[in-house]
Amino acid sequence: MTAEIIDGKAFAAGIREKVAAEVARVKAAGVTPGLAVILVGEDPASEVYVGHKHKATVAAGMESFEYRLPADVPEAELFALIDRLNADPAVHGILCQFPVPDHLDERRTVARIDPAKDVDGLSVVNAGLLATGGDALTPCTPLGCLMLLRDRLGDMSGLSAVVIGRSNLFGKPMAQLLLRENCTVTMAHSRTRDLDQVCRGADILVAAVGRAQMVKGDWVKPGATVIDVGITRVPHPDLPGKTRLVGDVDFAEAVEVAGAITPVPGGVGPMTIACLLANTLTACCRTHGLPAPEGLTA
Ligand SMILES: NC(=O)C1=CN([C@@H]2O[C@H](COP(=O)(O)OP(=O)(O)OC[C@H]3O[C@@H](n4cnc5c(N)ncnc54)[C@H](OP(=O)(O)O)[C@@H]3O)[C@@H](O)[C@H]2O)C=CC1
Ligand SMILES: Nc1nc(=O)c2c([nH]1)NC[C@@H]1CN(c3ccc(C(=O)N[C@@H](CCC(=O)O)C(=O)O)cc3)C=[N+]21
Repeated sequence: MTAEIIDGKAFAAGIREKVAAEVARVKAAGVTPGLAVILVGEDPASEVYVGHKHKATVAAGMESFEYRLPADVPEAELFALIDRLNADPAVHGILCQFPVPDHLDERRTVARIDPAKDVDGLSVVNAGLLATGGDALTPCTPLGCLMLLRDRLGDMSGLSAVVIGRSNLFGKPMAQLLLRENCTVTMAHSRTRDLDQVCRGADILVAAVGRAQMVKGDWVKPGATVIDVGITRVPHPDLPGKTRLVGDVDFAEAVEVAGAITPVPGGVGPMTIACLLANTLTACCRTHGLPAPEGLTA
C-alpha cells in the first residue's frame, strides 16, 4: 500500500484564501490587521522565512512591518522596539524570529511581548491558556499540523498519538492539542527508550527532532498518519554542490507503510506561515472585539 501524500502547500493556500477573505471583512469594519516581524542578525535560513512571511502577509491584505536588528544589538534596544510595537495600535501580531544570538535570551524576549500580540503563542500566558483549555494564541506549526490532522481524520478520539520532540515551540503545544482532541498522547524525546517500538504503536506519528530521516519505515504502524515537522538541509545526492531539504522521516520507506504522510518540503512548512497569518487575524479580531474567524483557530 502506498500512503496518501498530504499536500500541505495546497491546504495552506486554502487557509490563506480564507484569511484574505476575513481580512477584507475586518477592513470593511475599519481595521487593517498588522504583523511585525523582528529579525536579529543575519541567519540565512531565517532571512528566507522572514521573506516568505512578508510576502504572504501582504498577499493576504494585511500590513507587514519588518525590523532587522544587528547581531550585536543590546537587549535594551530590542526591548525598546518590542515596547513600541506593544503600544502601536497598527500592530496586532509580533514575532521575533528564533534563534536569536547568544547574548539575548529567548525566554526574556518572549516575556516582553504583549501576550495579546504573541502570534507565536510562546508566552507563558498563551502556553498556560492552551494547557488549561482557554482561548490561547496557539503556536503556528502545531496549529497547522492540527488542521491537517482534522481534515484527514475528523474525530481523533481514542487514537494513539506519539510526538517526538518536546520543545516549547512545537512538541509541547502539539501534545496539548492532540490531548484536546482526545488522543492518548505519548511525548518522546532524546532519553526515550526503544523509540522505534514506541512509534510503532502510534496511529498518529508526529516527528519534530531535526535529525534527517531518523524515523524509518519499520517504525511506522501500517495505515498510520505521519506528520513530518523536521527540516534539515543536506547535500543533494545527485547535484554536487547543491543542497536539498529533508524531514525527520525516511519518506521513501514510510510512504510504503503509512496511510497518509506529509512531505518535506510542501507539507508542514507552508502551514506554519498560513497559521501565522491566521493568528494575526485572530489577535486583531480579539483586540477589536470583532467575531473571531471560524476554522482558523484551535
Ligand atoms: N516546518 C516548520 O514550520 C517548522 C519546522 N521545525 C523543525 O522541526 C525540528 C524541531 O524543531 P524544534 O522543536 O524547535 O527543535 P528543538 O531542537 O528545540 O527540539 C528537538 C527535540 O528533539 C529531541 N531529540 C533530539 N534527538 C533525539 C533523538 N535522537 N531521539 C528522539 N528525540 C530526540 C530533543 O529531545 P530533548 O528534549 O531530550 O533534548 C528535543 O525535544 C527542526 O528540524 C526544525 O527546523 C520547527 C518549527 C517549525
Ligand atoms: N519565532 C519563531 N517562530 C517560528 O515559527 C519559527 C522560528 N522562530 N524560527 C524558525 C522556525 C522554522 N519555521 C519555518 C517556517 C516556514 C517553513 C517553510 O515554509 N518551509 C517550506 C520550504 C521553505 C524553503 O524552501 O526553504 C516547506 O517546508 O515546504 C519552514 C520553517 C518557523 N520557525
